[in-house]
Amino acid sequence: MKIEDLISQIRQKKSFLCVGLDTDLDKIPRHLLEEEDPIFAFNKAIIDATHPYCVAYKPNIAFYEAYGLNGWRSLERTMVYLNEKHPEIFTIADAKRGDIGNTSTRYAKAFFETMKFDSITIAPYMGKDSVEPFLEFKDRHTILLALTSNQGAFDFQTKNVSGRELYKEVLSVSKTYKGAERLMYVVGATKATYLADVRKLVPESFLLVPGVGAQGGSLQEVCKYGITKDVGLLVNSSRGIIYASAETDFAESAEKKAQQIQEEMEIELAKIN
Ligand SMILES: O=C(O)c1cc(=O)[nH]c(=O)n1[C@@H]1O[C@H](COP(=O)(O)O)[C@@H](O)[C@H]1O
Repeated sequence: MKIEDLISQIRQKKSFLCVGLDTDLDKIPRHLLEEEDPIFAFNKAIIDATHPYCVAYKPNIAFYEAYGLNGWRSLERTMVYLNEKHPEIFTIADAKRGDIGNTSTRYAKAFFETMKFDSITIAPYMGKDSVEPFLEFKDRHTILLALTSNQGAFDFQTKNVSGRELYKEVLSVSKTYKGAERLMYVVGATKATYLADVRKLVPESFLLVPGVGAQGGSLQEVCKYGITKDVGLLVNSSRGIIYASAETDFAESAEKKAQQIQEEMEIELAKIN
């Protein structure tokens, strides 16, 4: 998908919400376990209920890999459903990959060509030749981990490297990579105040911001420091939306939660227009 199409969808829906499909058989409503493919049945119901209020879906690959072949099949069915029913919606493979170039090329093929995702999350630790294979794919986007939402982010990401914090080094060095115009970055919502510094280095790049909802990040703080004239944000919530209820009304509850976040986003969007 082209960035212009993502921006126009954000403007139409007045939302920059990404719904995280972190689908866990221990958490989905019990009655769905009788379905032939409970993970897909759950995802389909969540997508049907929430799609008017979000512009992106982010299946976290761990939740599918955990169930082996069956999990991969559910993920594939989810992607086919999304791409057929809602081709305008941006898809993110939250896979956090990255390896030597020869191997990264295969990861890129797996997620961009075989699974037909619009984007993938990548760990930057192995550097340029581990990232550039992903950047070769036209209209696909590579989302580099910059400053993550978890406590462990302070172990390395905020440590000084050549006089500045490592996450700043990731932001500025990655801008020199071939195909850098296809880069986006992860910055956790729990670190919203850092967004002011992030924006000095990547004033226009799209940021994937997970950590509102279950991890306690604030949408308003994220917007205060991170929003751009073209929005430049995809704010993700997974558990806060998809597990809003564990009963038969789970899809309705997810819809209400997504709508509530969309309404908060609409207020933030009004401030930049
Ligand atoms: O790359 C991510 O999406 C990600 C980066 C990060 O810094 N923090 C983070 O929580 N995530 C992912 O975002 C989702 C957050 O889920 P909830 O906390 O349930 O909203 C999970 O799939 C995480 O793996």
